[in-house]
Amino acid sequence: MTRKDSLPVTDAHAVKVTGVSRIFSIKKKPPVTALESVDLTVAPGEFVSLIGPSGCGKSTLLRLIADLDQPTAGTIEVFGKTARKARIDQDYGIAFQQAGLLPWRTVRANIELPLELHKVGTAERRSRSTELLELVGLGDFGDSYPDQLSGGMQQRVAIARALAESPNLLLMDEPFGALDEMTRERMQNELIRICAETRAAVVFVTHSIPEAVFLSDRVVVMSPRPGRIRSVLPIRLGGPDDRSEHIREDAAFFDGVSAVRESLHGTPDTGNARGVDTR
Ligand SMILES: Nc1ncnc2c1ncn2[C@@H]1O[C@H](COP(=O)(O)OP(=O)(O)OP(=O)(O)O)[C@@H](O)[C@H]1O
Repeated sequence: MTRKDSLPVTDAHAVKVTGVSRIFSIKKKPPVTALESVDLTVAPGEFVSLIGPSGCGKSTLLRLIADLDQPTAGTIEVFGKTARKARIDQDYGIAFQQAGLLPWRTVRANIELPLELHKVGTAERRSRSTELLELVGLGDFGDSYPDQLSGGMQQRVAIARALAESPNLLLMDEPFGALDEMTRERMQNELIRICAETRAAVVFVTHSIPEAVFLSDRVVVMSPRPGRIRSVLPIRLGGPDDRSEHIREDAAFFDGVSAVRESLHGTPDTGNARGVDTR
């Protein structure tokens, strides 16, 4: 049985964030309000990017959804469950900027790790990892070790591992931030294809406006600290079949980039908000 089969039949949002604030209390220092009154919903199968200046609370929001931290106020639901229950039920996969692979395990063994931890039998693990290796284009690298792979290949292993339990939701924090531009664009194309195949919803943190526009159904623009949602911009580049390489040259793509840039900076084509890559 896959994770998808085990989800309750419901039209619940993939993610529902309601009135969420997060205040960090640090000894002998004024408290830091990282997030204030954030409301956000992500539909099943939807790709939503979070973008905003450095320190505006993007990673904090993702960590709260993943139940790696708890809100000071407000509630978070994942597929209609509490964030805690969704974490226990492994309803999502996580991929962060550092691929975080175990160097002493082969690529295949890294991908199988979450299945191993959940006591999935050897034969089923093997067949699932074979399927995932193919999905991320690493069919010939199952027996390699992470340090024998390029950065982009390692990131693909991390994505395969995040997909191991067929999650309906992927939480990704700048997963391509450490990659060169060409590899990054290739990975973006791959991710579009993988999402189309798996129909997973994605919450994706990025500093890159073009990356957010290329990948997303909606781009959430956040304001500087205390992080609030400044605007939610629908991107109309069509479905996965339409989002091929040529779309990067398309007027609709440039319109999306301009709209996000204007929302971030307040005016068209002005300076560069700290920490946001407008290339
Ligand atoms: N564990 C923590 N303790 C204290 N302050 C924290 C903690 N985690 C985050 N913060 C603060 O909360 C704010 C938001 O941090 P966060 O990492 O979410 O921002 P971000 O938008 O992801 O930034 P970047 O784009 O630079 O990665 C920052 O001011 C940060 O210093």
